[in-house]
Amino acid sequence: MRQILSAKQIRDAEQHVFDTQPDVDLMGRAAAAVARIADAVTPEGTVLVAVGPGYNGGDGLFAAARLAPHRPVLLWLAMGKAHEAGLEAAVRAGAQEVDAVGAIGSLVDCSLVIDAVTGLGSRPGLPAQVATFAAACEDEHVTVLSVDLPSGLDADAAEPHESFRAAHTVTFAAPKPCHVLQPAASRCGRLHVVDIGLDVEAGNLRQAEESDVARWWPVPHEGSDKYSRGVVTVDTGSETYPGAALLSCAGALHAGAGMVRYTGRAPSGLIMSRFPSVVIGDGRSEATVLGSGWGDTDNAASRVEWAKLHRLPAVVDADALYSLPNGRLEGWLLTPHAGELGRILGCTRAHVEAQPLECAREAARHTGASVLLKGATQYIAEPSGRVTIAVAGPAWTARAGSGDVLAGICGALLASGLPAWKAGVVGASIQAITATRHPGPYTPDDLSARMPQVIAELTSEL
Ligand SMILES: NC(=O)C1=CN([C@@H]2O[C@H](COP(=O)(O)OP(=O)(O)OC[C@H]3O[C@@H](n4cnc5c(N)ncnc54)[C@H](OP(=O)(O)O)[C@@H]3O)[C@@H](O)[C@H]2O)[C@@H](O)CC1
Ligand SMILES: Nc1ncnc2c1ncn2[C@@H]1O[C@H](COP(=O)(O)OP(=O)(O)O)[C@@H](O)[C@H]1O
Ligand SMILES: [K+]
Repeated sequence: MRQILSAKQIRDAEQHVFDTQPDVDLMGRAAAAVARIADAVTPEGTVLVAVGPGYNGGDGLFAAARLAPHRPVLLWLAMGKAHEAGLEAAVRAGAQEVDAVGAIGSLVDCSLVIDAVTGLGSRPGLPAQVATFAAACEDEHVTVLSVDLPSGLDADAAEPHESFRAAHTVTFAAPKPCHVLQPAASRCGRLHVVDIGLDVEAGNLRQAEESDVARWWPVPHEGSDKYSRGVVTVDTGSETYPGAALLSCAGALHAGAGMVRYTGRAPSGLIMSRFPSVVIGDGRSEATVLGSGWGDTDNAASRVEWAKLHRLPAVVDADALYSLPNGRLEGWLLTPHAGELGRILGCTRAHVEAQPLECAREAARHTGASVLLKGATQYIAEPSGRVTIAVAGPAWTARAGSGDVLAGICGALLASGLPAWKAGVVGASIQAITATRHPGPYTPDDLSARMPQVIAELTSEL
C-alpha cells in the first residue's frame, strides 16, 4: 500500500527536519536525485532548465549545477526571479542563461527539458509565457522531466489544469494526489519517488498495489467447500436488460464465488445456457448484488430493503443506488460512477469529477456504506473518511458492461468474507490488473474470463 500525501503533510515533514536537523540539506538531496534521473533518462545532449521563483526552481538550479560540468546546460528564469544560491551555483558550474525567445528557439537542439517552474507552491495554471513554452515543448516532442510535479497542476487535486506534460516526474518522500488521480496523473508520465529523509506519517489516502491484491485474495484451502467460500445472490438484469445479468454472473463466477444464485428478472434459460453452474432461485447466501441492468424497475426499493431486512451485505449498483433504504448501511458497498454519485448527492457529474475524493467521502459518511466511485481512477471511501485508490488499469476497460462485471466480482468477494471496502479495492483492482495483463478491446465478459488465470498468477507470485 502506498501512502499518498498532501502538500501540507510534506511541508510539515520538511519543517520538522528544519527544526530538528538544521544541517540536513533537503534541497541538495532533491537536486541530486533530479540530476541523477536526468542523466538516466537522456544521458547526452543539452539540458534546458525552466526555473521558477521558489524552492522548486532551487531544486532545478542545484540539479543544473550538478549537470553542467559534464553536459551543456541552459537556464531560463521563467519568472525573472530565482533562488539566489542555486543560480550562483549553476552559473559557476557553467550553465548559461537564455531568455524566453532563446529558450523556445533552443528546444530543437535540446534532449531534455527540466521543468522546475513550480512545485508544491503551484497555483493552478501557468502564466502566459510559461504556457507558451510548455506548448512548444509538446510541439517539438522534447522529453520533459518535471521536478516534484508538472508545473501548473495543483498537488492535491485530480484536475488537469493547464500544465507541463511530463514524460518523467521526480517527486520526494511520497506521491501526491496529482500523481495518482486521473486526469492529472496523465500529465506526470513515469513517476520516480525519491526518499530525501522526510519522516512522513500515514494519512487517510493511500493506493493499493498488486501485492495487496495478491495478499488479500480469498484463496481456498484444503478445508474449503462451496459454502465456506461464499454464496452470492445475484439480483441484476431485467427483461429489458438481460445482458447485465450475464455480466454480473460472469464477474461473480470468474472471481471464484463458491456458488452463484440468480434471483433476477432476466430469463433463467438464458443464464443457464451460458453458466450452467449458476443456481436459479433464492436460498442461503452471504452477500447479494443488486441493481445492474434493472432499468426503471417499479419495485426497486423493496428489493433493496429485502437485503437490509435479511442483514445481507449488498453490492448496490446502477438503478438500485436511487432506492437506498434508510439507516446505516454497514457492510454494504455502493458502486456509483460519477453521474450516479452526483444524483445521490444532489450535485452535478462535473462537481463529482472535480471533487472525487470529497464526494466519495461524503456519500460514505452519509450512508454508512463503503463507496466505490468508478472511472479512470477508482476511489473506495469508508465511512471513517479513509480512501483507498484501486490499482489503476488501462482505458480499454472503459466500455458498457464493465461496471456490471465489476459488481459481480465485488459480490463474490463480499460473500467470501472480505469487508466491503476491501471487496471494492480488490474487485476494482483485479479488473484493472487483468486489463493491464491483457490489453486490447476485449468485451467485459471476455476480459472477466481471463481473470482466473491472472488471479492464479498473482496469488502464486506471493
Ligand atoms: N522547502 C524545502 O526545503 C524543500 C522544498 N523542495 C522543493 O520546493 C518546492 C516548493 O517550493 P515553494 O514552496 O517555494 O513553492 P514553489 O512550488 O517553488 O512555487 C512558489 C513560487 O511560485 C510562484 N507561483 C506559483 N504558482 C504560480 C503560477 N501559477 N503563476 C505564477 N507564479 C506562480 C509563487 O508565487 P506567489 O504565489 O508567491 O505569488 C512563488 O513565488 C517543492 O515542490 C520542491 O520542489 C525540495 O527541495 C525539498 C526541500
Ligand atoms: N478511463 C478509464 N480507464 C480505465 N477503466 C475505466 C475508465 N473509465 C471507466 N473505466 C471502467 O469502466 C467501468 C464502467 O462502469 P460503468 O460506468 O458502471 O459501466 P456499465 O454500467 O456500462 O457497466 C468501471 O468499472 C471502470 O473500471
Ligand atoms: K515543476
